Amino acid sequence: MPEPSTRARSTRDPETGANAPFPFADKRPAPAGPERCGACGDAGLQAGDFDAAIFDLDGVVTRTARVHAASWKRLFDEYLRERAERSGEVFRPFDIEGDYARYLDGKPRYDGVESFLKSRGIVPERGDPSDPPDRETVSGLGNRKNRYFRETLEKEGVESFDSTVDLVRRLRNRRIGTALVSSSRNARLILEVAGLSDLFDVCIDGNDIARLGLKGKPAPDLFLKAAELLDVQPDRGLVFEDAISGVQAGRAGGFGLVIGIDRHQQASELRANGADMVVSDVADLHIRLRPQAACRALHLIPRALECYAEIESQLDARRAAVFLDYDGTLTPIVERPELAVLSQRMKGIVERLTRFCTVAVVSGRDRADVEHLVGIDSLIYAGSHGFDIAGPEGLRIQHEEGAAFAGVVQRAAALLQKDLAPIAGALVEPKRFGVAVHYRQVASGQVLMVEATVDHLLEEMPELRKTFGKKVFELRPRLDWDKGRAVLWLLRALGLERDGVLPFYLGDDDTDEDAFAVLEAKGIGILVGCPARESAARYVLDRPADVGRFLDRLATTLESGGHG
Ligand SMILES: O=P(O)(O)OC[C@H]1O[C@H](O[C@H]2O[C@H](CO)[C@@H](O)[C@H](O)[C@H]2O)[C@H](O)[C@@H](O)[C@@H]1O
Repeated sequence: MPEPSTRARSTRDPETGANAPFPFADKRPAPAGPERCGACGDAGLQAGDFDAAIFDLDGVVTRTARVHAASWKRLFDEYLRERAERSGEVFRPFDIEGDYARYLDGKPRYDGVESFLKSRGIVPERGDPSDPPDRETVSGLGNRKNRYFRETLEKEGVESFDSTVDLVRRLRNRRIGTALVSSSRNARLILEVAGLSDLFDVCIDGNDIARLGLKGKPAPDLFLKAAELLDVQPDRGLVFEDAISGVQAGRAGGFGLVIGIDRHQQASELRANGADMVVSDVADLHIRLRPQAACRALHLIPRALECYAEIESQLDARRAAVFLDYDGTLTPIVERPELAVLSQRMKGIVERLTRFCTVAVVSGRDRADVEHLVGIDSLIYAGSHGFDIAGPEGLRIQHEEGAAFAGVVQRAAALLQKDLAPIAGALVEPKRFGVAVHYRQVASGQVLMVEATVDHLLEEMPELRKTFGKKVFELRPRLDWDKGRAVLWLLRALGLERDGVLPFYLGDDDTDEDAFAVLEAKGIGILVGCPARESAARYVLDRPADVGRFLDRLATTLESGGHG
């Protein structure tokens, strides 16, 4: 199991340098946190808003920053101690937290040596890159650090950030150019040790800096060179950086969006030095990479009832598997969650359908809640956006890692209940794998207050992430899991992931888009309702009543053997 999500962007006005909204974020008032996408209502970036993504290596792709930091400490402590013994001055050790981030992180090796030693009032000769590691020149000291770095690398290997690697792969699948940019002369070695040699389209490293006479970060040269090699304009490029000098370089290069990855509790410094937005991990970004062709403007998507014959012909005697969202799909959206009761008519239709195919309800609600509301024993129920699945014949999974979040989810619900109590209409819905904070009944002037309360709590509980639904903020485990993944899991678990099966997914909300996307090539997504946005669904139905009509016709088709 696992995938993450969420967050957005702004870009700088080239004239003023001030933050201005990104093309798709301009329809909404800017909230306190990251902006939301004007097109889909979710927080995030979309493919189409940019043409390339450029990544720093250490601290963004691989966890080598700590290997670097430890090697610098070994070098400087050794060197400063020797000097102290020689001259009688007081030995002040290298401070990984402060010195590394301030003087070394992201900079070319020799520049880093110079920059840190200068902070201690030491100005050695620059020397020559061929200087041996015991020579007291900038180059000699830099070479000694490199020896320590390589020793550790060989001994301990390299860990990578799965969230970043996953994003790069997804970007490349969508033919978005990717580049790695690093001041390190060891970048290619690090990629090799990490098994990521082929991950990027373009790689610029410390050797290229020397070979091409580029300036290192904070100058923008490396990023600009990468954009040139990828053949994109900088303002169509994203930059991912964890170092102050790196975000400075991204900003100086005029890149469309500089994303600061905060690995050292320095979010405000990253922002102050050029990051348009700061996240603690790439997993916090929601970058929608659905195929452009599949993500169509709603008015272009045909109505499922009008095109029923076409859908029936796709079924072509195959088995169907039907996945149904609950709120807004099987029942209309109403003022309060407990009022969303399934009509007897809809219940009868769904019950009839279960006689001819597998039917699952995939809901954001707690599984027990949605099971109770639907009340059909022969169904499969996936609750909490797919974290909790159960069905007939002992089918049962609880997302293993998700289950570990039960405590934090409970604490979040309790705190939110307390903190939101003074806001009239705010409603907290605790679930086993998440918390929904409803603001449907909150006065419009107070909605921001509700969101600020949620955001404040999230700062203390980074294990949770915020997603958006219909007048609801949801806190969910920060894990790589959603309705799309749950549907794929179910198809596999039920032996339905094969040519002879046509899966249908009907849903009304943004969380259902994940399921439409995974079924893009192998099934039929049907969006219910017409919010003003794009969708990866293949058909639309206007309202839950049409869902009933559609499912009824489908049951009739299946009853007659698949051809109607
Ligand atoms: O995935 P779903 O089955 O569609 O569940 C999504 C959320 O639905 C519920 O909230 C929504 O419906 C309520 C009743 O119509 C409405 O009052 C609320 O404004 C909507 O956001 C449910 O309460 C949530 O837990 C689900 O995550």
